[in-house]
Amino acid sequence: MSDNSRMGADDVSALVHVAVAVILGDDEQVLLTQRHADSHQGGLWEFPGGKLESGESLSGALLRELREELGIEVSAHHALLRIEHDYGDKRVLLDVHCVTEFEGEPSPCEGQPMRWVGVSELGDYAFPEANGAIVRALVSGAR
Ligand SMILES: Nc1nc2c([nH]c(=O)n2[C@@H]2O[C@H](COP(=O)(O)OP(=O)(O)OP(=O)(O)O)[C@@H](O)[C@H]2O)c(=O)[nH]1
Ligand SMILES: [Mg+2]
Repeated sequence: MSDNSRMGADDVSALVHVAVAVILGDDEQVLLTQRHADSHQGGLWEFPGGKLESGESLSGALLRELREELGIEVSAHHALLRIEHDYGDKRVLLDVHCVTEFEGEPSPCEGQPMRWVGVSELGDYAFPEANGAIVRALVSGAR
């Protein structure tokens, strides 16, 4: 029980690799979804995305997550920034990509609240702590 030298799937120090998408819409808007109340960082707003599955590429995870969560097919994306953050109960590596082209109309496939928000209005939303760097980058013009 107290053997800390063993690494397991529930090791709290393991880094969780996450594909995060800043989906760029018309008029400087980006797509936000709200995390389910009983998930990690529940109730906060986020950029759509999720964890890489074992053996999956970043790009593969990004396309799969947006297909599952929003029902869209991403056809163009590029790297924006990478953030490592320790929440205490979980360490995450967010690989943030801008999505510039996609097919289909995003809809909240998992029943999550979803909205297009102007970059200048991002300050009105409560995000997980790690997202501060994403919001700052977007507000200062990074795309
Ligand atoms: N998708 C997403 N996850 C984020 C953001 N910021 C942030 O800290 N995270 C963290 O990244 C982790 C993984 O995200 P996730 O819960 O969306 O993963 P997932 O879609 O695979 O969900 P699942 O575990 O229900 O299958 C969570 O611990 C979440 O708190 C963000 O902007 N978007
Ligand atoms: Mg997700």
